[in-house]
Amino acid sequence: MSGDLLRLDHVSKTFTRGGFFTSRKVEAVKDLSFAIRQDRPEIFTIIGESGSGKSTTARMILGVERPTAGALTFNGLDVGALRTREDRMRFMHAVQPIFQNPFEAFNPLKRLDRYLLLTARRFGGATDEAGAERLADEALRKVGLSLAEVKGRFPHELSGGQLQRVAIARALVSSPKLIVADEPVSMVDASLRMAIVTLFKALRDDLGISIIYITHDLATAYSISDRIIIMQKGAVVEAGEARAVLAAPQHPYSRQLREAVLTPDATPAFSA
Ligand SMILES: Nc1ncnc2c1ncn2[C@@H]1O[C@H](COP(=O)(O)OP(=O)(O)OP(=O)(O)O)[C@@H](O)[C@H]1O
Repeated sequence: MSGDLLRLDHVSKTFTRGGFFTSRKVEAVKDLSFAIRQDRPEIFTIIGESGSGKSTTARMILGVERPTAGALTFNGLDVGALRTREDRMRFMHAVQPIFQNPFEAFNPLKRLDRYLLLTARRFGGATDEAGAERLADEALRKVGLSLAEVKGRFPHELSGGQLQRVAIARALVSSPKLIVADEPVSMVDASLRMAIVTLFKALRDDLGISIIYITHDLATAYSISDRIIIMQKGAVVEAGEARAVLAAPQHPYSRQLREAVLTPDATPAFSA
């Protein structure tokens, strides 16, 4: 349907593992369908245990893996078959990844401002150094930093939370429509997690960016998600408005997940 920013129609991904005689099929994602509308930016959360297919879904949305069945489109274009250089460039501008470990997202020997300035030139449309600096500074200010604070600094000089914010700023330089964030707070100190999660909300509300948020963390999911799907063994076992799903889970697996985040005094970590 036109009007969808991202659309997955019965998407499946099967991997074949092992040798010629011992090969075994792994159904990483089975028959997954959902859509995010262009005119309704949202935080769409995918929760599931390890191996449930979350990262495979993220990689298919980013165009790194191709579905073995079904259709995956971004703005109506088949993500697995972007034909022209122009389509590929447009896609790379519009869809940005944020990874789990910000220290792996940057070369430890490279100064952070170089990344932002390069991205501003390559993807942000800056034509000279002054323009690149302006764009980089604007992006850093959106995440609560500035170019002056980052200039000349190496990744290890920042905390995990600060570095993740720099990674988000780098993604923002190309004015994306969709951010795919795979466990973006799991390596971040618990005290800084909420700041990153709150930042995602601001990106949605102030910049109209939709976010696919992949997490194990029900507490952050509860506080930011608009919609949520819960995956188990490649399949969706529960889907809907986040508050409804998390407040009153129907599937035994989602109930189990909720039990797992009950605080020691048996009060849910979230309440309806
Ligand atoms: N390139 C691959 N080749 C073979 N099997 C794969 C490949 N990528 C993923 N798988 C398998 O697909 C299944 C889903 O993996 P995936 O990484 O998507 O799960 P996940 O929910 O993201 O897990 P985690 O939370 O541990 O990252 C797993 O059984 C995994 O071993």
